[in-house]
Amino acid sequence: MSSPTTTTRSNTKSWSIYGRREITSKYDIKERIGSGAYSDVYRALRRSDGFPVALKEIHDYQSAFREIEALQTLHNSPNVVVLHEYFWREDEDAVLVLEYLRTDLASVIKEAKRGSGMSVGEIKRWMVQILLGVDACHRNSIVHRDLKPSNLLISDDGVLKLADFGQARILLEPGFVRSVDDLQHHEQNAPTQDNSFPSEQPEVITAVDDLRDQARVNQGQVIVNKEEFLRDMVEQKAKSSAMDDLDKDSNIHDGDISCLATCTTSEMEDDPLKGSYTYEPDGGEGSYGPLTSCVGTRWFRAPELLYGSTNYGMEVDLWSLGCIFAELFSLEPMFPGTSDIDQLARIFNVLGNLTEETFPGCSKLPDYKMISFCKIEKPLGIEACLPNRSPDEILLIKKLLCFDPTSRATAMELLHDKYLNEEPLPVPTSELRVPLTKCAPDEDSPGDWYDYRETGSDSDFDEFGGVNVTKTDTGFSIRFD
Ligand SMILES: Nc1ncnc2c1ncn2[C@@H]1O[C@H](COP(=O)(O)OP(=O)(O)OP(=O)(O)O)[C@@H](O)[C@H]1O
Repeated sequence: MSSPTTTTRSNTKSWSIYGRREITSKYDIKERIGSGAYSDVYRALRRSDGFPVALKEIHDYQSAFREIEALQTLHNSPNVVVLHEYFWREDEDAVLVLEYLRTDLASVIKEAKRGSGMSVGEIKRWMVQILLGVDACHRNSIVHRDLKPSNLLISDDGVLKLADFGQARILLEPGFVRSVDDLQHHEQNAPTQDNSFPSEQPEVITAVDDLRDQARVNQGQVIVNKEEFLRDMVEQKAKSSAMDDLDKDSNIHDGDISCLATCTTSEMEDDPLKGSYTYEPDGGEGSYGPLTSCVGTRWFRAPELLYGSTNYGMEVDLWSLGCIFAELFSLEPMFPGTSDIDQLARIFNVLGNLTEETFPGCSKLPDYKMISFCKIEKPLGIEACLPNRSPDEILLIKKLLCFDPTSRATAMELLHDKYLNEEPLPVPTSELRVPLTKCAPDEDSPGDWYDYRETGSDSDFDEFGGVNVTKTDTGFSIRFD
């Protein structure tokens, strides 16, 4: 999702890649194929042999740092996009040379919805590939934090790969991840490393050290020294905090305040469910842990994040998986929230209220006391969102979409799940139907109000019978009766 602020930033920067001789001498840059909150992505051909690549120019220091760190760590994982090399010089954006993947799961879902449908065998093969990618991340203590169909890229021969690790973090211990402050602290004792691009999968800590100690390198040349690197990092952090006020959805800075706490007054005023909750702006605890809750795209964001948790773990990815898998079954987004509060309301409408019984400890979440929802007497249940799906399929989603993060099934557990290992079995990858193009990014931007409106007429939410959508000056209003 690009905000006006970030679009301007992207447009200003997007020409810079053409002026970088170290890149243009090696790659013939073709058209721009995408742009995200922090990046512009170009298709390019390697001059030596015409090999296609994607050049991802990342305009945000921290995102670049995180993406390289994660992709280096996951270097040998078949279901993670390959980072071939990267260029990063002082005063320039990082440019990552990635394997080129023509389409993504959002496009597959869109195509299926247009009429071709998706067989159970196909759904299972997509699931298995996603689970293998997520399992690789979690085994390496990496939490992706932005899993969604458009970040699951697909090759022409049907291989699905996790991409966009700009929000990824390496967990140090359950519930905690390395923050910029940690990096600064560790920096003092870390040994200097060789500067070449790693050819083998590094240890998790080595990968972090690679980035921190080498500062940015390419072709064996140290480009930024440690002091400059740390100074930049501190400046970046300061800039980032200021930007949080402008665009809470697209700026991710660990240690900052939670999502609900950053909702503007006007957002609260405009919230369609204003009548069904009460909001206490000064509520909640004053101290936030080392992680930001403002990660991921809203539709796929776990309830603990929506309530401002700052010491969450890999389970946030498992909630996102539940939303993605449900979308594979229904071809509709599971919880297409229009604001963080609307997001929570949609979840509660299906699963019931969040209470100490369903998630022990939830009342201690930073924003729990800031907002109270009306009691949902009769939650719709996941079954109502996935009509015509089998009990085993419903059960699979229930294993992921549970309030208590510790109850969510892990990627490895799901890979062994009965559902994925019984008839009809996953089809071979070669039999998957892969669209030849990617749907335009703006068509697939979770959170955009028109997305919900467009899918509204045949949405599963119609089945609920109790959703009233009214267009307003600022967007639309939803009320659950
Ligand atoms: N390896 C690749 N091959 C082909 N297209 C790619 C590749 N990597 C990214 N893209 C496309 O470029 C666009 C932006 O990429 P990406 O999502 O990684 O950037 P971002 O700035 O982190 O985005 P977001 O704002 O969605 O988080 C997307 O449309 C994506 O499909």
